[in-house]
Parts: sequence; structure tokens; C-alpha cells
Amino acid sequence: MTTASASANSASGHPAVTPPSPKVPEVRPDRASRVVTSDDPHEVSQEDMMEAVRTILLGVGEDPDREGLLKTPKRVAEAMRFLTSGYDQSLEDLVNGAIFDEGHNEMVLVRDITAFSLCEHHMLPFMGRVHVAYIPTQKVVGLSKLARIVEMYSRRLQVQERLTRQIAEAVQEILDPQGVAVVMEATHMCMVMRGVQKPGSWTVTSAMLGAFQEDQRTRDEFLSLIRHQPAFMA
Ligand SMILES: Nc1nc2c(ncn2[C@@H]2O[C@H](COP(=O)(O)OP(=O)(O)OP(=O)(O)O)[C@@H](O)[C@H]2O)c(=O)[nH]1
Ligand SMILES: [Zn+2]
Repeated sequence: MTTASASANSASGHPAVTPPSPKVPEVRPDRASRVVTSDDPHEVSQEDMMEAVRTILLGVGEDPDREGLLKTPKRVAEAMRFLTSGYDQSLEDLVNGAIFDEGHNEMVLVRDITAFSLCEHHMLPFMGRVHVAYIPTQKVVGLSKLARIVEMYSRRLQVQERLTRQIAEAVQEILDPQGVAVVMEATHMCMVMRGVQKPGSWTVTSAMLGAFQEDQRTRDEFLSLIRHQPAFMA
């Protein structure tokens, strides 16, 4: 598989395209791909998670036994399971065979796909929009599947650069198209609510494969299409 080039810069600049970077291995395998046994050290029960949340509540000086917090450990454990549910999905199940031989060879772009993820450094949300384009080699994929791919990789602990690249590589894997382009624009709560505290800052990352990496005009067409204001919004 071609290696994606991913880069980040501030929203004031255009997404830069850098030379291919070395592939970063997955931080952890998909939960779905692991054989889970009862003594699997990675398998943490809901009760263990709830106990950890109780500890956090104590750590912030709260009383986990006061009425308003009684169900909080359970709610947080369930929320964290949902927010990382992308580990349990596989690309094959998600695409569900929705690949059609249309003989189409022009750019397909799904833009403004909202995405919510958690940064792996602070486990705080980062959120924004993702634009996914590809140039088919005859075969196209069901449009919703591009959004589902974004969803699967977002619902994990991430860094924005890796998320962007994984989306591009997934489209490459399922379609083997002439090229794939992914741009993500996101704001990170770890930079807004804490730390450097910069509300309004945006990070733009891109991953370009094949024709989008090799052909400046193709890349420019994509960048111009994602900046264009759509005439119709549902
Ligand atoms: N490249 C990249 N960095 C990220 C992402 N999400 C969070 N970070 C950064 O990860 C870095 C972690 O830096 P550390 O110095 O280890 O942690 P920290 O002391 O909490 O850093 P500050 O956020 O600067 O307070 C910070 O600079 C974050 O802004 C991401 O998606 N991509
Ligand atoms: Zn963070």
C-alpha cells in the first residue's frame, strides 16, 4: 500500500503536502482482531472501569457516594466504551460489500463529514470536519461508507495526523483507486480548555495518495472543491 503523507499546520495556512512519512504502527490492535480470553490482561471489565472513575472522582476532591455522582462511574465507563467503539469494527464489515463497478473515473468527494475523536495524550475531545476524495479505477464505494470509515477511526484514541492517514489508507485498501485525498480541520479541547488555552485555533492535516500526491492540478482541484461554498445545504 502506498504510504500517505500527512502534515499539520495552523488554519491560517493551506494544508501542506510533505514527502511520504514512515508508517506508524497501530497503537493497539483492533479489539475485534484480538482473541479475548478471560485472563487477557487488556480486557478490563466494566466494573474495573467504574472503579477507576471512582478513583478519579476522589482525586478531584469529590465524594463519589453523593447522590448526583452515584451513577457517574457507570455513565463514564459506558461513554468511554462508545467513544472508543471504533476498535471493535472492521473495515470489511463496515463496507458490507457496497462496492459498485460503475466505470466511473472522475473525482468523488464527500466533504464536511463531522468527526469527534479523543486525543491520545489527554483523552480530551478533538472535533471538526473531514473531506474525503478519491479518483476511482472503475469501482466506486457507497458514499455513506466514506463517512463510516471516518467514524470508525475517529472512535479511537488518536492523533489527528494518524486519523487522517488511516482514513486515506482505508479508502486505498478497499478500492485501489487512482488516488485518495483526505483533509481534516479540527479543534483540540486540550489546546482550548487547558494547557495553552487557545480557543479558535484549528489544526489542518492532509493525507494524499497516488494521483493527489503526484499531480499538482488534481490536488489543486480537490483543495478548491473543499473551499467552495455549496449552493445547497440539507
Ligand atoms: N501532533 C499532534 N499533537 C497533539 C494532538 N493532540 C494533542 N497533541 C499535543 O500533544 C502534546 C503533548 O505534549 P506534552 O508536553 O507531553 O503534554 P502537556 O504538558 O499536557 O502539553 P501542553 O498541552 O502543551 O500543556 C501537546 O503539544 C498537544 O498539543 C494531535 O492530534 N496531533
Ligand atoms: Zn490532547
